[in-house]
Amino acid sequence: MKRILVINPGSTSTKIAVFEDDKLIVTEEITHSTKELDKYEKLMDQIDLRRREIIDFIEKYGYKMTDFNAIAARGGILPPLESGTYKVTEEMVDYLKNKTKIEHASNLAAVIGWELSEKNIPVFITDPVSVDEFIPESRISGIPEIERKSLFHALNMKSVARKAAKELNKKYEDCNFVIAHLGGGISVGAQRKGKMIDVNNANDEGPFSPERSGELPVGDLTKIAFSGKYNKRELKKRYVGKGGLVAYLNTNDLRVAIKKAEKDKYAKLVVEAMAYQIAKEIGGMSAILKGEVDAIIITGGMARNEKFIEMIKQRISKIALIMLYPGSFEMEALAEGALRVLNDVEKAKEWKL
Ligand SMILES: Nc1ncnc2c1ncn2[C@@H]1O[C@H](COP(=O)(O)OP(=O)(O)OP(=O)(O)O)[C@@H](O)[C@H]1O
Ligand SMILES: CCCC(=O)O
Repeated sequence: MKRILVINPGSTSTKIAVFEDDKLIVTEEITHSTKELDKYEKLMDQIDLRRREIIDFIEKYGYKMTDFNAIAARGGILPPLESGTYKVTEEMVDYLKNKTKIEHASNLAAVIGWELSEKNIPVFITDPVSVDEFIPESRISGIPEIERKSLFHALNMKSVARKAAKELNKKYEDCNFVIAHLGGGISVGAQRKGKMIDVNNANDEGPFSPERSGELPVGDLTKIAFSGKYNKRELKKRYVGKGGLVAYLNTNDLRVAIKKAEKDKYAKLVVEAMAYQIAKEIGGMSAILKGEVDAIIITGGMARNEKFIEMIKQRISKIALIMLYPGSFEMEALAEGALRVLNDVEKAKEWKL
């Protein structure tokens, strides 16, 4: 039996779990309000808080680090790379801590995993945020000096795509899916024959989300950028962290927003607009697949809310079959990725800068 500690810091939560082989033994999700995380200027300033939570979890359930055969950590924003499981190395940790250009909660996972392992147990990441399977036309933005980037919830989206293919009795590599991950951030992608050939960069494109603005009108954004009202860091925070529901309704929690919407017309409009933008992105990704869509898969924390999903469904139900995988399957996908390597089913990929 292989025991695996899984750690997954997200933008609004830290998820921790212990698996014995593919069996989930115990899991916890610690949620973080925007106010709580606001105290930290830089993402890496959150290391102590998030590491403490993991240590408390391990102690609470009576484990020691030496009880684990491996740590499976969510992968962060590394340079574009192929899908798979990678061994965490000192070089990777240094890249995520000091060199990566984009702050993203998942950058913390391998760094904390590496520290906790004290080099005594292997640490792996699987399907990091920067998995890149774009076709050439997906990279074109509109001006040559800006290239579109593949940054998305690769781990969960690939995991639910495998589940959906199984449910449809088809091979994963034979399916065409539009996949919408609706979490703190939102990724909507077109997966053709197992490859995510286009996806909105969940940090700065696509629909607005609980705490991100999504894409913005460039002219107006330029005006704001040069207004003197924000420095670079503050402006970035405005569209990733303090955008979307947070900006309009002062909450990153869809449940709170929906509750507000029951009484407040403005809140209702904002929640409906988020559903509208998601549906619009799904329609766009269906066109990329030339309408040959085996299913539209909807997943992530917000997929747990029937009312909200209904708002999206009414706009897309004519396109293709809709398959719902509410919540996130990232924890089991991380455990499975590590397990495949520990059981010699797959060799861990070596990461090099
Ligand atoms: N039962 C529920 N009903 C409605 N909304 C929910 C429910 N559970 C979670 N959510 C919403 O889902 C969003 C968070 O989703 P999720 O937990 O997938 O995000 P995350 O892991 O923090 O971030 P990300 O998915 O971007 O990495 C929040 O807006 C939260 O309020
Ligand atoms: C940047 C893509 C993934 C995420 O937002 O969590």
